[in-house]
Amino acid sequence: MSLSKHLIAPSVLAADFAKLYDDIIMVNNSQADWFHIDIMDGVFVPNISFGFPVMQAIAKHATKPLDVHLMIVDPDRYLQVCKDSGAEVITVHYEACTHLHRTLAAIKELGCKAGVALNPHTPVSVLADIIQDIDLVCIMSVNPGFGGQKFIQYTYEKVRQLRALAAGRNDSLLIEIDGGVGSANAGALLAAGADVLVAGSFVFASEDPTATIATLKAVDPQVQSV
Ligand SMILES: O=C(CO)[C@H](O)[C@H](O)COP(=O)(O)O
Repeated sequence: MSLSKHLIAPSVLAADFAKLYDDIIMVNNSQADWFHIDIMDGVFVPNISFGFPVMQAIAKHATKPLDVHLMIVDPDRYLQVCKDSGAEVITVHYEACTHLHRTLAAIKELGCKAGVALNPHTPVSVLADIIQDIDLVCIMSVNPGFGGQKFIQYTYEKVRQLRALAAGRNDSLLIEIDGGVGSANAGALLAAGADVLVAGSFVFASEDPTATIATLKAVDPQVQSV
């Protein structure tokens, strides 16, 4: 039995949109903790996923929290609709926010958990003056925009650096990893200090997604699997 308290957030981006309802029910009935919802605008990232009407349809059937990753420019414009569409966690990109402190306060005022995502090229040190105001940091372990990409190895080091940065100032900070996550790197990510594992293609492209989620949930952080 795993002693880990980590969370698993299947990324709906990798679901079969033609049978989205079935995939939502699968996640509801699995050991997953959250739904990870990727909203893209074709500007901040070179892709467009789906928008708030689809998210509202997901929220109607989901029985677990929606963890929303806004890959959009000027996210302040969409915080209210994001909350109204069912978000419990709203994550904005550090690279997309001119006034990050103000944006995080606005998310919290809506009653949501406030997250910040960092692109692979952005060092965790940029969060030094604001770490106490963040509920979740999403470390992108691929360049955002597409599922199914190769995991960037330097992510382990960033997780360790972030845990050290938060120590004593935000010990309840959740560290989420997004991109290329699977059973080959999950144990080492948890050992480095990660709390939330987002997994898209590893879950939805597997033969038995429910069993794959259970496998990720059972990963032991002590096991260095890479
Ligand atoms: O944020 C994302 C893409 O920008 C996805 O959540 C992420 O890529 C997960 O997909 P996969 O597990 O297939 O890599």
